[in-house]
Amino acid sequence: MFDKTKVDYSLYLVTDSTMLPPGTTLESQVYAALQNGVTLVQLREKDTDTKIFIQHAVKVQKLCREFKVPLIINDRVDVALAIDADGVHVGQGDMPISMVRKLVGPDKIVGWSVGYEHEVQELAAMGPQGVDYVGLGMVFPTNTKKNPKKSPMGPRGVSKLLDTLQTSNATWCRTVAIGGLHPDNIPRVLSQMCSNDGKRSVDGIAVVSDIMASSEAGKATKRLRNLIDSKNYQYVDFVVNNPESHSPALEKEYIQVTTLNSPLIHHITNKVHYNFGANVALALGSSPIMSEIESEFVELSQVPHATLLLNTGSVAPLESLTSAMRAYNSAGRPIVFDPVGFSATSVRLQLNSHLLAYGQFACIKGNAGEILSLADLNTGKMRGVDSGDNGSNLSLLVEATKIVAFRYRCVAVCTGKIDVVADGTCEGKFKLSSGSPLIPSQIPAYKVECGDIPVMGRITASGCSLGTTIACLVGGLSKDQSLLSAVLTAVRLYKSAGYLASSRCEGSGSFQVRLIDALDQMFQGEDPQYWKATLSSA
Ligand SMILES: Nc1ncnc2c1ncn2[C@@H]1O[C@H](COP(=O)(O)OP(=O)(O)OP(=O)(O)O)[C@@H](O)[C@H]1O
Ligand SMILES: Cc1ncsc1CCO
Ligand SMILES: [Mg+2]
Repeated sequence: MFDKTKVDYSLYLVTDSTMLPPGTTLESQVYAALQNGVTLVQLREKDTDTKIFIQHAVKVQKLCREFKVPLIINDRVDVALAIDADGVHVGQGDMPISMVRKLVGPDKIVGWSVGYEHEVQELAAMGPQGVDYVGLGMVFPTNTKKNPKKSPMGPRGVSKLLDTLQTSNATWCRTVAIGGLHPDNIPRVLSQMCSNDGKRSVDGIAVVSDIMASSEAGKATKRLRNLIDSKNYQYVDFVVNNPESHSPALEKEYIQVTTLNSPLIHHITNKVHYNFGANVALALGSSPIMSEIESEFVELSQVPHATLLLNTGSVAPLESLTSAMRAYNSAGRPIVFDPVGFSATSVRLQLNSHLLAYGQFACIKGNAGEILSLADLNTGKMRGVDSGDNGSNLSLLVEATKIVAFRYRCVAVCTGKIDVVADGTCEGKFKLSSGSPLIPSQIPAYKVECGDIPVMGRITASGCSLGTTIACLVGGLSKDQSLLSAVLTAVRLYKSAGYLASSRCEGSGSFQVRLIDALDQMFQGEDPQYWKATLSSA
């Protein structure tokens, strides 16, 4: 008798024989998957006659027993009972959990598909005698479900459900994420799906097509297995974030590296920022290219040191933004995201949320209003694209910046009189089930300041150009260098240049020109130890 509390959910295969490639059978695919590290199998064969279904179930069960992997039957409680399977999985429209449990008894695994918080609360109320595990989803759109009743929730939606499980103390209930999960998105979604307290992540992922539709199901499984086992769910190479090692000497080195590598800074940005951003990139030894030509995105992303600045200020079509994001994510090249006016209107909220669900960013930069909204801490509705009242208390902004950094596993920057930087990458460390080694409040955060420079907030696109500055420093990085230090260097450089420019300008018009002069001058020669802005722990 197997112990259902010890089941390994890490790689869960759900079958679908409608997608088998030529020359394979349901059984041959399951066998290849079992040989290469699948830990749980669910027989899900919709529209199959009972007799055929049972024939498959018996064969698959034999294979699973050989590998000591539990077999779960989808929907058909009768079939599960008839063949003495290890468990059943039901959806919201299937037999109620209490009846399923009554039929299968206490020792079998009962799984439930869950998509909404109230469903999680319902299972929490049933207690450990109800549901053993949940399938959370769907994460992304898939072709597997003909008429999906739910819309994709993205990693953020899964995180909310994990959070509800955590806050309702459903500790016994295990979780797998399901829907559109493939090798190119698994590492990042695994690291992003986490409860708010950082302590609960999914126990595994469920896949259908990546194995069932593969002409090399064994290899496909092995690939998934390796991704899950790597325990380092980071997508960019440079993540060695050692805050202690940050110093003016390192800033100097990073400037040299940027000069040497002259990164291509691909801007997809608002029209107000176009010229300003291009000139800032040039002042910082980088090559700007402003492009919304979708067909060249992949090529651009493959240029050495290419970096994408994705600014949603005045907006290119969503498809275009998404394909740029996909290109840079696939190439493993960094994206700096500036969600301008994040939730100022419902259109912006939808667009920015979509990008956050489908991409992974090295850095997310926003003003106080944007960062507070991203962290769900904004009380008042945002006004336009500017930062609004930034006099709000620093501790709230630090908290919000940490939440954004943690939630999206990036370095987050909140701008204003004092800039706040938080590193939520946790060096790529993340564990299935137990989440991150750090809880959000413990992640490192810093502040960069240089007194009050009101004119910085009085020219348009000054925040956008900080985005450009960050992209230049991040783009210059080589493997094994620190993302956090690159961002800190950029923020301190920009603030110091603002200070210098404000002492030289005659008003906000000449300030912009003076700011580019100052960036140019400081980047070319001035030793960072003389930069005026201070960096300290927040
Ligand atoms: N009062 C201030 N004192 C010092 N620096 C400031 C002040 N206000 C803004 N800044 C700096 O100006 C830049 C823009 O910050 P802000 O918060 O205004 O961004 P933003 O609203 O996104 O700008 P935009 O949308 O116009 O590009 C940042 O580098 C920030 O550090
Ligand atoms: C003014 C303005 N409108 C959309 S984007 C932008 C630049 C500052 O974000
Ligand atoms: Mg802005």
